[in-house]
Amino acid sequence: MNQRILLTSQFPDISGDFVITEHLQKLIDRALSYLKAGFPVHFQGPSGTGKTALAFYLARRLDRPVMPIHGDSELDSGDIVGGPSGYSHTLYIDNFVHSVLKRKEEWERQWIVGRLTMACREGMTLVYDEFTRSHPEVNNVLLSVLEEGVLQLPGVKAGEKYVRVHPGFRAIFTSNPEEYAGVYKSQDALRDRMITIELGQMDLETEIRITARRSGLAEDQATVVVNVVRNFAGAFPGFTSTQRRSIMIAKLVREQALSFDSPLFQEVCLDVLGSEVTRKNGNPVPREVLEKKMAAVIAGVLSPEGRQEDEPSYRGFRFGGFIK
Ligand SMILES: Nc1ncnc2c1ncn2[C@@H]1O[C@H](COP(=O)(O)OP(=O)(O)OP(=O)(O)O)[C@@H](O)[C@H]1O
Repeated sequence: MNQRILLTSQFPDISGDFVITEHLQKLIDRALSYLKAGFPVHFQGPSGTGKTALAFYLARRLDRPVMPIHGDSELDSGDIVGGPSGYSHTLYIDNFVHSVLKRKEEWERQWIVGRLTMACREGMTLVYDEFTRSHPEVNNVLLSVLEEGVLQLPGVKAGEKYVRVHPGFRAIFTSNPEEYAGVYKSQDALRDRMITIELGQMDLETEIRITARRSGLAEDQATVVVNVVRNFAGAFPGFTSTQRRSIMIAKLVREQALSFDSPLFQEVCLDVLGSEVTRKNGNPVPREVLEKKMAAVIAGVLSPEGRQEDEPSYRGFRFGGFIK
């Protein structure tokens, strides 16, 4: 069992960097109203759709200490609830009268308080990121927490069999779709106790603004990057771009002062996106095919008029503004 507790004040504060667009504001308002009414909220969606960032942003908005747990197949119930961790031993020897030796031994059971127990007891906001990466049986303990407001403790700690959940306790969950590798199917009973909000790919404006904020690129340059990523992804069935890859490319553009029409920009884009195309596609795609496609996509984004016939749909790029 390893303990890692971050209170709000210790958690990296990304609220200043957190981008809020009209689309996100509506989502935030809804989610906050559910949480304030006492319902757990669950964000489900593909990788890079901003679930974790949103969960922590909301947790901060609730203005209570935050308790993060990261789902993992190695996690056991001891990690989240706590449990016995051996004994402490005290030996008293009294030899005050030299001909009399008194000896007294005490054994006391040691107990580690798990993160969920601490959150329930102190009324913290639990952020359980990627909870379906933990074995479903580990998460069973949440059923009575979310329904009856009671956390059952394993074994008996100084006569304590359960913890009554503090009224300030709130829970936010995130998960990837169930078809993702390394993800377990969550039990219906648990899902039934939370409000699940599906997060799909972000809208163009949100993605551009996040890319700009996270990379430090100007928004018109971030627009080029996001459109290159989206249009390239659109050319290969089953491959969707992620926010994270746009940020990666944008950071490289900024740090290396890359020019969009340079061969290096094309190489960087291919390195960041190429292997994912092959992985998602199932079949290896030859590098020459990827290079040709990338060159055409970049040319199309930089100069929409020069776009070739077979180019994927031109999605909303315009210097100096957004097309939503
Ligand atoms: N609203 C936002 N403002 C600023 N940055 C954001 C915002 N949403 C997402 N990001 C950034 O986008 C990237 C991907 O977001 P995040 O890690 O939250 O996605 P995720 O859906 O949790 O992905 P995964 O399922 O892979 O964990 C991160 O760098 C994150 O900081």
